[in-house]
Amino acid sequence: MDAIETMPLLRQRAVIGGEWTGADGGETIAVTNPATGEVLGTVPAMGAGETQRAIAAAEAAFRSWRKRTHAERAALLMAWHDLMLEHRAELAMILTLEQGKPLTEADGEIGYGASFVKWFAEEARRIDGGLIPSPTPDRRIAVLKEPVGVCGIVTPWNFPNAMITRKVAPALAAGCTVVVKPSELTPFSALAMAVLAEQAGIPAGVINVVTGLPTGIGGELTGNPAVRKLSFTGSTKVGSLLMAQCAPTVKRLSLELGGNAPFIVFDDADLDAAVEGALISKFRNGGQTCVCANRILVQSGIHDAFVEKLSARVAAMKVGPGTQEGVAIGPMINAAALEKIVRHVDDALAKGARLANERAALPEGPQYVAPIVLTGATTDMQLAGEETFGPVAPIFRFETEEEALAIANGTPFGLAAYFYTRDLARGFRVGEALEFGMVGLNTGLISTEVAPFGGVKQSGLGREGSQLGIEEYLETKAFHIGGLG
Ligand SMILES: NC(=O)C1=CN([C@@H]2O[C@H](COP(=O)(O)OP(=O)(O)OC[C@H]3O[C@@H](n4cnc5c(N)ncnc54)[C@H](O)[C@@H]3O)[C@@H](O)[C@H]2O)C=CC1
Ligand SMILES: O=C(O)[C@H](O)CS(=O)(=O)O
Repeated sequence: MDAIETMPLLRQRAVIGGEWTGADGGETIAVTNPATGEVLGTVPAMGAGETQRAIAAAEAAFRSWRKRTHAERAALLMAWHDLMLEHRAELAMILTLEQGKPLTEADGEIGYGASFVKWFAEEARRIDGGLIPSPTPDRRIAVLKEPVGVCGIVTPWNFPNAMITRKVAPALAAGCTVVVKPSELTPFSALAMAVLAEQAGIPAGVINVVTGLPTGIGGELTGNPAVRKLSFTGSTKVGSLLMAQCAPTVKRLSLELGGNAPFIVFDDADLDAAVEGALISKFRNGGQTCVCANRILVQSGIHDAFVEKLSARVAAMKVGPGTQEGVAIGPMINAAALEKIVRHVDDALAKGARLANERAALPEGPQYVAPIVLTGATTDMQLAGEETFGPVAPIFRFETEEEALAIANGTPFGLAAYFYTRDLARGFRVGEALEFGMVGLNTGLISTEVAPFGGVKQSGLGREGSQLGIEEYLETKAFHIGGLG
């Protein structure tokens, strides 16, 4: 049964200082099911005033939360992790209903999201500084690692669970408190996580979630001096806007922004492995991930065999609601996303690209699109310069390694890149030459909590996950103790 209102973790109110509350004026915004267009429920349409109160609540909670021992914070994070897994099925259903991805992928995202909570519960106990040998006998110099303070967290709709935990878990582990603004398209996942945090015993005010249209909330999160850090995941356009809004109060920044991933297949690649890698990298979440292969570059010797195999697999993909068994491609998140995908495909076809597979039959519903492979893609097409964020696999044919690298690096983005070759020397040469924050050699999947996630150039600042992720929420203090002569 899809009825979200029957789910115990569903909340149609935001949470500030432990109080579940509506907007001051009572206004709400509707949250729709992308598979049907029906309204699932509503959340408060909050703005600057409510956000100000949430920041104040986070500030008040910070004073005691930072004094908890690392072990206490680790234990509370593990309790949160355990509750996530206990409620995995419900969290996954809420996610699929509001975001659209197939339930199997939503279940995978809950496990992925929980892995960040466990990882940073463990990292919490390894936050330490050091003692530097003093240049003079009368002093000692200690290096202290301290929490940044109140953090503003702004997250996108495409991974409404994991993008919350990838930020909130390291923040809490470091001793920070947070004000979270989830995407207005997918707020229920964040609110459900706040319910579980409360049940885990995480004190009121440590995690605050405000919902509503972005500019009012964002203006307060970026302008209020009590917020010492902003962590954002979303488009480069919005990320650079928020960066500018944070400048007057010199906030710490973590930005996970847009991508334009190349996926390069050399003649000597393992053909079946390359096809599998392209399928997972391109079509995960219907192509709506920032690390999706956006341009597939195939060397001429393997081109036709690769296109034939990939097209056959794509033509067999089932399109439908994420709650339906066997669905590979769910609905796109909204009409704007669909419009961009159609615009990219129409532009490519007008410029000489050709459809390489039969389009799948589409079910009833407002935002479905058939997954397709396009051959004859060229760099003058819109889909070469912008991430399509949809199930469209454009194939660019190339002759030489130099040509492939020039195309791959020919973008202002630098998030993820992938390539397939069995030549070890080429593996190192190309891996080191690609200008991206994350590179996959003979794999299309690079998302794990143990590895640093992030981009270079206009794909962002900082790293999430791994041992680096917690540093984003820590300050380093040099503590000089004199008079010891
Ligand atoms: N690098 C990464 O890890 C990721 C990057 N992205 C990128 O984000 C885009 C798709 O995600 P979207 O949610 O559509 O991105 P978006 O940038 O439109 O929205 C992301 C978040 O920012 C908020 N927002 C929008 N305007 C704002 C403003 N003026 N002030 C404060 N908050 C504001 C939205 O409400 C949402 O919560 C794609 O470009 C994708 O590549 C998305 C997910 C992950
Ligand atoms: O929001 C995204 O696109 C995620 O960062 C993708 S991933 O972490 O699942 O790779």
